[in-house]
Amino acid sequence: MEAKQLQSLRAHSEQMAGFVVRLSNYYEGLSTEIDKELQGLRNHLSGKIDFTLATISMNKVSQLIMLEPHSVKSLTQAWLRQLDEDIQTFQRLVHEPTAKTQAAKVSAAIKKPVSGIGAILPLYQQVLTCYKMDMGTAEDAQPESPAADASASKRTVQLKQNLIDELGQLVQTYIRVNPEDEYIASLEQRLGDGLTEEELLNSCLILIRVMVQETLTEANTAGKIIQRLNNALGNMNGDVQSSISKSAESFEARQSRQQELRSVLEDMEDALEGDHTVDELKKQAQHYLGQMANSLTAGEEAERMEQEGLMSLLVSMQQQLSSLQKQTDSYRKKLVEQRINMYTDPLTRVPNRMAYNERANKEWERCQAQDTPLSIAVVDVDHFKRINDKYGHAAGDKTLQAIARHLKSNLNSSEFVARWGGEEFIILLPDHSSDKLQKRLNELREGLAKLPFKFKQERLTVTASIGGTQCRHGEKLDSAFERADKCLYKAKSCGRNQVVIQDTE
Ligand SMILES: Nc1nc2c(ncn2[C@@H]2O[C@H](COP(=O)(O)OP(=O)(O)OP(=O)(O)O)[C@@H](O)[C@H]2O)c(=O)[nH]1
Repeated sequence: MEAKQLQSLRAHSEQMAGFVVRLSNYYEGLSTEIDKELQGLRNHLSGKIDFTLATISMNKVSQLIMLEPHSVKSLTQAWLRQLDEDIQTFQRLVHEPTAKTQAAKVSAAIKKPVSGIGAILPLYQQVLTCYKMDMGTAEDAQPESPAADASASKRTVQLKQNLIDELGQLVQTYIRVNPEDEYIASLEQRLGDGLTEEELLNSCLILIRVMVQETLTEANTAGKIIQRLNNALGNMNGDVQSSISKSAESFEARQSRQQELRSVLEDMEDALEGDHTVDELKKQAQHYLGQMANSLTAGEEAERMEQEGLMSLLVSMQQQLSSLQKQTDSYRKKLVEQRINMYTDPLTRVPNRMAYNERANKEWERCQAQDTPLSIAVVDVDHFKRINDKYGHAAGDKTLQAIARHLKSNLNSSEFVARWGGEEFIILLPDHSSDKLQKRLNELREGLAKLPFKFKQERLTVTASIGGTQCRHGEKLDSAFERADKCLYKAKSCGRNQVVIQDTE
């Protein structure tokens, strides 16, 4: 072969080898068999070229490519179809306006013709961004309006936190009622560790099932008590009815005995009027007196039996009444206990959020009617997580209990404290001017900072930050709460262990 031909052949085989390298890079990952064969082909075409083996490899690659069910085109179309389905499902499920607009845009983009497989990836990213926006985790989402997205995301995170807090309170309540229930105990543990949306949803569902079960059991118990009450009343009614008819019978028997006595006396009178000897009179008198004595004895016996019947009726009624009283007493106690538990935070034994909601609504209505202001304060323990992390969850629990005790015992009768959730407490205070409110909340804060804590032989000062405000006339309580919460945030960011209040004006 001439040198020129040889050079041209080498140039062609190098070009082909380069082409095979690019082709295998492009196809890499589609099928392991094709990858392997392309690797072999590359080897045969590099270094000392072996055309015989290269030809065999090329035939194999070509066969494998023919057998491969996925062409790049069919894969692209399948992915596009899947993406389209995903975004449509998302559009059906989501209600948040920003996420909806974004989803509509992505849906339109998917429907446009796609130039190649590389164009799919950005579409995937856009769909993912939509999902993230809705889940409130759009750290790298780039929606049209970042401000709207940030607020939607904040709302979702807040909603999730509220759900976790509420769930935590319910779990605590059910742990008290069902200390044996392992699932509820494990749920408490997992709540502390943090839950994903799916776990949160599942936990809510399971707890709802537990609650429905409890309610049914309760309804069943109440039904049984009412049934027993009804039966006992039915029995008593029967007893009273039979006693009334027995009384009527005895009345008739008494009447007939009196009639009998009267007729004996009349017979006696008749007998005395006749012409009789003393012996005859004596005999007749004995006869009539005997009749009277019999009648009186029968009367006494009937009255005794009547008395006994009445007594045993009264005793049985008394027994039924006292057994009923016992049953209803224990049920009433149980109901009272349940009601207390329902409104009490199980860990700190101060009122819970449900109790707060009821009390706050009542106070708010009263203040609106009397046109007197109402103040609201949110107390949040500072760096509470550090206590948990350093001394353990049990130490954290004890801290919360001591703080709750302190707040409860230092409030006066017109003030009200409840555990809002986590390490947060909420206080309702009656009419206070701004200065007075600040002074009062500072007293509570200073008192808290003086509480002597000792964990693992270490003395510890625990402080709290407080945000407070007055509820404006006509304003909804929630708005006042949000303002107090903002003040709390300010107190935290200004260094903690302080009170920040916001005037009504
Ligand atoms: N031991 C215990 N910890 C709880 C309870 N409820 C919530 N926590 C914990 O309270 C901690 C609150 O932490 P953060 O919200 O970061 O607040 P923080 O550490 O107090 O920090 P600042 O509020 O910023 O001062 C979390 O670690 C929760 O797990 C509870 O009932 N018991």
